[in-house]
Amino acid sequence: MHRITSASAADLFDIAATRRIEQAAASALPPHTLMQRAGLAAARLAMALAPHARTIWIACGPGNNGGDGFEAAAQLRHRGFFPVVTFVDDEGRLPADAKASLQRARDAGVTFASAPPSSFELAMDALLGIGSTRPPSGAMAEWLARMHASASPVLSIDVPSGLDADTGMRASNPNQAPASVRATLTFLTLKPGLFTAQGRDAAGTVWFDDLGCSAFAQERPTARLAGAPDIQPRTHASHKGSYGDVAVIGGASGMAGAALLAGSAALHAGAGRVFVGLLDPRAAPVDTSQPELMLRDAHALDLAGMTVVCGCGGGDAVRELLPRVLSTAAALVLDADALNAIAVDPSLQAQLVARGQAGAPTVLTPHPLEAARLLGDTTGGVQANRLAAARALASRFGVVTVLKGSGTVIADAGDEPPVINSTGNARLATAGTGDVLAGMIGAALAMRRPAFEAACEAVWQHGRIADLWPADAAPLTAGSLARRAPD
Ligand SMILES: NC(=O)C1=CN([C@@H]2O[C@H](COP(=O)(O)OP(=O)(O)OC[C@H]3O[C@@H](n4cnc5c(N)ncnc54)[C@H](OP(=O)(O)O)[C@@H]3O)[C@@H](O)[C@H]2O)[C@@H](O)CC1
Ligand SMILES: Nc1ncnc2c1ncn2[C@@H]1O[C@H](COP(=O)(O)OP(=O)(O)O)[C@@H](O)[C@H]1O
Ligand SMILES: [K+]
Repeated sequence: MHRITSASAADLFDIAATRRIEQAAASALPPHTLMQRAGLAAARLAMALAPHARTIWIACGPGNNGGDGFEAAAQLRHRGFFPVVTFVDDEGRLPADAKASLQRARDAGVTFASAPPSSFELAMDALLGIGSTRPPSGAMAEWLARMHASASPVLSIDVPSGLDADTGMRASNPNQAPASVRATLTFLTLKPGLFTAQGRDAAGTVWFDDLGCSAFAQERPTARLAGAPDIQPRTHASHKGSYGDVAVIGGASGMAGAALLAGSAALHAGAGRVFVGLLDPRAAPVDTSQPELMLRDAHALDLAGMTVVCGCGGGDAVRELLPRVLSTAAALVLDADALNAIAVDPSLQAQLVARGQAGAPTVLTPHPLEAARLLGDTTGGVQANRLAAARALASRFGVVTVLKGSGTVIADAGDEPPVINSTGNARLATAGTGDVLAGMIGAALAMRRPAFEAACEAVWQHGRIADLWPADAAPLTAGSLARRAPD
């Protein structure tokens, strides 16, 4: 068993693949082995999370997830703890494995109750796992509300009940703020839904136990956690030309800040030279707080050989430059208003596809609404399956797509499984942080990193800065994020 951190690189498997792995493992092992291993692991983690617990409430559901809970209860009782089990259903419907574990819990002297204990030091959610088919209701919903409203830690078994393990969509209480420490111990495989959409809030800290079955995980991963990128050392005999030129195009009237933020981010991410081509004709000729940035009129910038970051604060004005940007930029990041312009213009879409076909490195960085416009979908439709939406955009245009939000998804047009980013937090929910990300990806492209790696590395670093933000520092702003340090 080990804890998954933002540094962890790991394969993720959807429910269908997990079921196949479970079947292969179960058929090679003596009956009941997997559930006994799962229950023992759950009991061990429960003891580590609440070593002095007097009462551990274990809520068990009607399937094998409930079976894991019964097994954990038996193991805890054998170790001198006092688990109280509530069970939602009639015993007759339990699958055979779960029934055997229920008997083991009874034989161990576990207390069964019809209602949750009035106080508990740890709650274990063993109601629903990967077999969840509909929103929890009745006693199940009441018990989930009860455990999540309590100040005691909640340990979810395999998957937080009601969370779709494939998509990270939660059936109910999607915006419920956690009242307590949350952890999830997941078995056999890591599931993508634990790491994106509502999954990160629902799961809390993720722990993984392969139940000794990693040899059976012979499946193509659905997605991956990329882990910490390697630091690329700089050779002594290098110069600014070695690290490439970035040209940011954006900053229409009243929105110069967005382009300046992207430029600042590219600079602080290590680009050799950064030009900012502003679309506002009345823009100042220099930003005295960032004199390293070379400000130009966007229309006058020579883009040949440049890595272009286009769209930050671009307004409608960016549209007329897009044909030239799409045909000339050596490498390209398309953000914000550039994406909005492309979404409504089939000729720009054709140019984008042509770039992809020509193998010109191109990265789209939509937030869910921008992705929805490009896909002709709704934001809800995009969020309902973020992996699928990112893959669809990548393959439609033949580009790398970065679908932003909690658990940013990075997808390539090829066969590579998408990456779910594991850094970042809601400190980033402030205006301009997306412009900063676009600039950071631009810098990585300018340094000749392949587009998919450039996007994964920059997204990871962007979130990492937010994760390391000192709790006692001023709130993160996009400007300080770009500079990588609090003011
Ligand atoms: N087999 C093993 O040895 C191992 C198994 N493992 C464990 O098994 C878990 C998967 O078990 P599972 O397939 O039985 O699914 P599970 O999530 O328990 O639920 C299915 C039941 O819930 C019901 N149900 C669904 N939604 C509902 C709702 N809203 N409200 C009420 N009921 C609802 C559904 O009923 P139905 O939809 O058919 O009416 C069905 O009865 C997995 O996540 C892991 O924890 C691992 O430890 C490895 C070893
Ligand atoms: N709650 C959150 N958790 C993790 N990352 C977040 C969260 N909210 C925002 N972000 C990140 O912050 C950035 C916001 O980008 P975007 O929505 O384009 O903002 P803006 O247009 O203001 O720059 C994205 O990288 C996104 O992934
Ligand atoms: K569960």
